[in-house]
Amino acid sequence: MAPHANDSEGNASGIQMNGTATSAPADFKVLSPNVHYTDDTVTSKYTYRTTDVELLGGNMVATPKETVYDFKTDRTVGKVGLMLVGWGGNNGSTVTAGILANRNKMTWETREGPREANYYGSVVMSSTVKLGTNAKTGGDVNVPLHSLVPMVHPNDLAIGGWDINDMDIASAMDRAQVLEPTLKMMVRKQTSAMKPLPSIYYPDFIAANQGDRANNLIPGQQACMEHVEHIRKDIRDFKAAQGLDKVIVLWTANTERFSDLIAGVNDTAENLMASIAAGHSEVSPSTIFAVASILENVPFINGSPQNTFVPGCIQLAEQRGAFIGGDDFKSGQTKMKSALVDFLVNAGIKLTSIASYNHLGNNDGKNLSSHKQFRSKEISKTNVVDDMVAANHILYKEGEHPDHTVVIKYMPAVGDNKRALDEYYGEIFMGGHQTISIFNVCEDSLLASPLIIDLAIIAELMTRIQWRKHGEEEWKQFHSVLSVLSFMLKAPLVPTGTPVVNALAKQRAALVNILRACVGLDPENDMTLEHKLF
Ligand SMILES: NC(=O)c1ccc[n+]([C@@H]2O[C@H](COP(=O)([O-])OP(=O)(O)OC[C@H]3O[C@@H](n4cnc5c(N)ncnc54)[C@H](O)[C@@H]3O)[C@@H](O)[C@H]2O)c1
Ligand SMILES: O=P([O-])([O-])O[C@@H]1[C@@H](O)[C@H](O)[C@@H](O)[C@H](O)[C@@H]1O
Repeated sequence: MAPHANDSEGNASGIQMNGTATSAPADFKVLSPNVHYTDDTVTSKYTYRTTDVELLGGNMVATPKETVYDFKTDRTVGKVGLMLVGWGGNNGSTVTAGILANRNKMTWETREGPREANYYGSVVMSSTVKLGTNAKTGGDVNVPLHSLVPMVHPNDLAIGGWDINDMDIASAMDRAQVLEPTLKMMVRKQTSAMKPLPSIYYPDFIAANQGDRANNLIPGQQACMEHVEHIRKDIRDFKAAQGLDKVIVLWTANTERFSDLIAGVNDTAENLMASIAAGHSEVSPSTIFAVASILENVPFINGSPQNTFVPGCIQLAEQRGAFIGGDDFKSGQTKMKSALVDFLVNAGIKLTSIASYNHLGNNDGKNLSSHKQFRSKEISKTNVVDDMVAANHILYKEGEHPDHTVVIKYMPAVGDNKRALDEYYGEIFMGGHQTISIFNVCEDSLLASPLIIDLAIIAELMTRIQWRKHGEEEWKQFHSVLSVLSFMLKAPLVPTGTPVVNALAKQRAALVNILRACVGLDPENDMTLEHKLF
């Protein structure tokens, strides 16, 4: 990201100024013997501090542990492309218009007056982190999250993708009914020239009510190697045509039903590839896209809840050292849930039931009106509280958890403006109860689009970060399964055998602290002892 110009007061723009903070350049350098900058890389020596706990002689013993890592981040971002599967959908067309409007610094008229393009809702582009404390005033110095390490700017992303429907992106925006006509008009010249590539369509995986959209197809209605090779070529051709250094592929197409996990079919990489070659009916379009991306060594992110990453697909990514991430954008109702449950349970309030209802009228809602597709979403929306509940054995006995119901209804009249009604009910002190009722209107695509941007930016960044244990020679990349993306996802995919973290604050802290480690900075511990010990 290019350094920001200073604002009129000579402060560096992009820095959160508060009463005691001091202006600082939006791009900073760390002065430390553990951090080394060259034109091409920033390398840090980082001491990772954890605590080992074990039972010794019937006593629980906590032993502080230190592991020293080296991190190396390539500072050259290069030209990056984002290929969306489902480009013609509400999210795909909306995020495209949003990037064009930001790139061209557009302002448009609305009933409430003029509006400027922004990236609100993007944790990368619109949130800040505490860099440190002003050495003179003691005030916090906060910087944009995206300034921690070099990241691709969304304005610079080349956008493309596929859709089973042939509508150009301008017409798709009209169909989506998400954006103001004035804004759509301003980007119409560019968006009307954007046409999704034909895609693969296996009817059994999405709702039958989606059949009337399927007019932009690659021939064949079940898995085959030809489909994999066709998509691989699409990726290569897009990369060449746009002069890209890197491509990210992201699924924002319809929610599919879950794939059955079948030994001998999708349990290993070898069996999955054989099943594709044999045209097995249990291989989904999203898995085909994932396999094609893995074989092209481009990161593949799943923004929907289906189990795209069957075990064989994960194994293939690990074997090839390709990045995958998912599942299911965490945009509104569930993001709220993952914060509220974290707060309630960690405040010692025993949440005993969560009723999570919403209705929406967009095509996503139409697809989810089919039970098998709804089931995929029900799973991702329900599992999001498991880690927070399991962590508190004072409130919950082994295996005990709150009642939790998820309801989604399709109501065409409300379009993309989902109505979410939630009730959180819990036990408080001495037999009391607390009931929290929330009515939350989520403009779904305007909440999901910034997440698509965040997922693409962080996935691209992870291709430029390497690590090694201090003293070792060989540099390695992070594990193929990018659990660092969890803040943006309802059902975070994690490396096999590692814990799933859904608590929103922990997810953000993990992302921020990994970025801080890349420039040799310790996690922000919020102790502020400098304000307590004097
Ligand atoms: N807030 C949100 O909008 C939100 C949050 C979490 C997850 N999601 C998920 O994101 C996805 C997209 O949401 P949306 O509102 O844009 O839906 P949408 O129905 O408007 O768009 C989906 C698009 O995918 C296309 N499509 C379907 N199968 C395809 C295939 N095999 N290849 C290529 N294109 C295909 C459809 O033609 C459609 O244009 C859905 O799965 C939804 O569940 C959305
Ligand atoms: O708001 P949230 O829970 O993050 O997620 C949304 C659901 O509430 C909604 O029913 C569904 O249609 C969207 O695809 C999205 O999954």
